[in-house]
Amino acid sequence: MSDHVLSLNHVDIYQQENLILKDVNLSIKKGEFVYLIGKTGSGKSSLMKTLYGDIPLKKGEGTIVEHNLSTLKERDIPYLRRKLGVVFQDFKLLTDRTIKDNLKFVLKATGWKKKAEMEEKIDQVLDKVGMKTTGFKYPHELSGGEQQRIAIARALLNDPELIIADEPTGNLDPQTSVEIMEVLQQINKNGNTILMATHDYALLLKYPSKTLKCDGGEVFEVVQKTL
Ligand SMILES: Nc1ncnc2c1ncn2[C@@H]1O[C@H](COP(=O)(O)OP(=O)(O)OP(=O)(O)O)[C@@H](O)[C@H]1O
Repeated sequence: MSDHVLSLNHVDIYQQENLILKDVNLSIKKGEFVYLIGKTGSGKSSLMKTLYGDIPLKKGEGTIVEHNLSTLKERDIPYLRRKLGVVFQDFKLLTDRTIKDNLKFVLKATGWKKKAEMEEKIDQVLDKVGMKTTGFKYPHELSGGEQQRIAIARALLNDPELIIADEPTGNLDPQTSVEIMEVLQQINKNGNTILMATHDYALLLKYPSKTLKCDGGEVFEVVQKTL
């Protein structure tokens, strides 16, 4: 079996009819932590949306967690998403229910049935993000950083083969961003593969790792000193 969780070969990324990124070639191996950088509008979100099936792949070859993106059907998307953990800038928690119920909602939607197993899994992911005692709270009772920790816990529920984080620190102050980064680093050390879009250069310098850049309609790898 391949040790790659993602590979794109000669892929073009579109928004509607507009070509956003041309001839994208990249791969991510199991266990890697990869940054995706680039200025606003350079195509980071478009690339990520293509990876989780929100934008269809029209040209080129793409494989992600054993799914072929070129032949991906609407009905395959829930199965693809189950193997991915997606984290957004704006957390996207359900505001009308507690943290535990947010997590339970995802488990039920992805086929979990046994109450005790769900409880155990929820405790486990909350523990991983340092939020074990907050399960009974509502999202609005938590700070932005705490809400993002919960969103990361939610992404971990189905033991994803790849975590896709689109600007996870974009709404957070610098100190809280570092705390969220520490959580992501810890998760990566425990074996999770992570692709993270950011334009926070301070984080890149503090936590150097493989970096891909979107610029001028292309994606290429950069080394730290030429960022
Ligand atoms: N739904 C859409 N329909 C058409 N064009 C879009 C859509 N969303 C984004 N675009 C365009 O696609 C290009 C890339 O946007 P994208 O959101 O991928 O960039 P980004 O690098 O993620 O930016 P940011 O850092 O601001 O999130 C931009 O020119 C944008 O205007």
